[in-house]
Amino acid sequence: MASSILRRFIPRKTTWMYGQRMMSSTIDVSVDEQTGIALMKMKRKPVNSLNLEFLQDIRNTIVTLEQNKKCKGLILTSDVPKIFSAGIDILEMYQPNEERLHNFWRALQDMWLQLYMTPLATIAAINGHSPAGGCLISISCDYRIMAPNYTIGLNETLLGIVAPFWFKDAMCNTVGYRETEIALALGKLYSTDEALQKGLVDEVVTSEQIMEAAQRKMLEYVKIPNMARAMSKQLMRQETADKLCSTQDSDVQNFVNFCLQDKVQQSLGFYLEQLKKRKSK
Ligand SMILES: CCCCC/C=C\C/C=C\C=C\CC(=O)SCCNC(=O)CCNC(=O)[C@H](O)C(C)(C)COP(=O)(O)OP(=O)(O)OC[C@H]1O[C@@H](n2cnc3c(N)ncnc32)[C@H](O)[C@@H]1OP(=O)(O)O
Repeated sequence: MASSILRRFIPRKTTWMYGQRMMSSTIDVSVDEQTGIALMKMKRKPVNSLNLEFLQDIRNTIVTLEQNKKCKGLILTSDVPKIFSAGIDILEMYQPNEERLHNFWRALQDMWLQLYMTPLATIAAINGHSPAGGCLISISCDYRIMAPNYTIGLNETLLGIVAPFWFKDAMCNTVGYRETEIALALGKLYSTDEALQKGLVDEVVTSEQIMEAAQRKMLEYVKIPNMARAMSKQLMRQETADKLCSTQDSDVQNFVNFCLQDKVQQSLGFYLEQLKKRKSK
């Protein structure tokens, strides 16, 4: 059902399939053909940050699962302890090669469109911190379950950058306009409990229980007649996706122009330094 626009770009073939298992260097996927549920574990160490190749791998995996007639649902989680995803790999934006920067943003757009509009039912099992791009992946799923004592949110302003309009739209669709307005301005990272209270996540369970809870909820989703479930998702999301589909080229150009500004480069350099300093404390 994902529109033909979403299929314009053929993803890189870096994911290998062995029976019901698919593997790449950054993703581990298994499909239970009895239940129709796939489990995708992100494993790009140290923090599952999203670089060009990782984004292509994620999208490629979703496309492959969509083509598997037995697969109806996808649970997304992390294989890296305590971190779901640290969001965009800041090194893609800092002192970038301009051509790669274009390709990188395009890959992020394409991954998002694929995930946001996939006819598969999707559940994020958020078993670690989930800032910025990690939060985007989470809110693009149909349902979110989070483990305690982590953080999630669109913290872009803390890096001196701005969340793109489609991050903002996905957030607005999840927690509403006013909460998004506050969250974006302050670069707010919500604790698990706050996220539950604001509706940014749907359920909180312990890290030990999270996979079982995700499986249980997914069984509810895949029991619903597939086409009706997928079409109701399309009904809710198509308008938001179309907004980006119709402006993908200009969005890439805006991002590249924004990123290449001296002020933005300085902010990113400063933020990276802080990350390293924090580590040495
Ligand atoms: C008007 C037009 C507008 C157009 C739009 C313009 C711009 C929009 C642009 C971009 C949108 C961006 C969205 C994003 O996703 S930005 C990324 C935001 N991410 C973060 O802020 C997370 C930062 N990381 C952390 O907070 C912690 O690392 C974390 C809590 C995830 C984990 O902590 P932990 O203590 O376990 O690990 P660390 O020691 O901090 O990290 C290990 C290692 O990894 C490096 N690192 C961490 N995060 C990133 C990252 N996102 N990218 C690259 N590298 C990262 C960290 O520096 C350490 O490296 P090293 O010291 O071991 O070398």
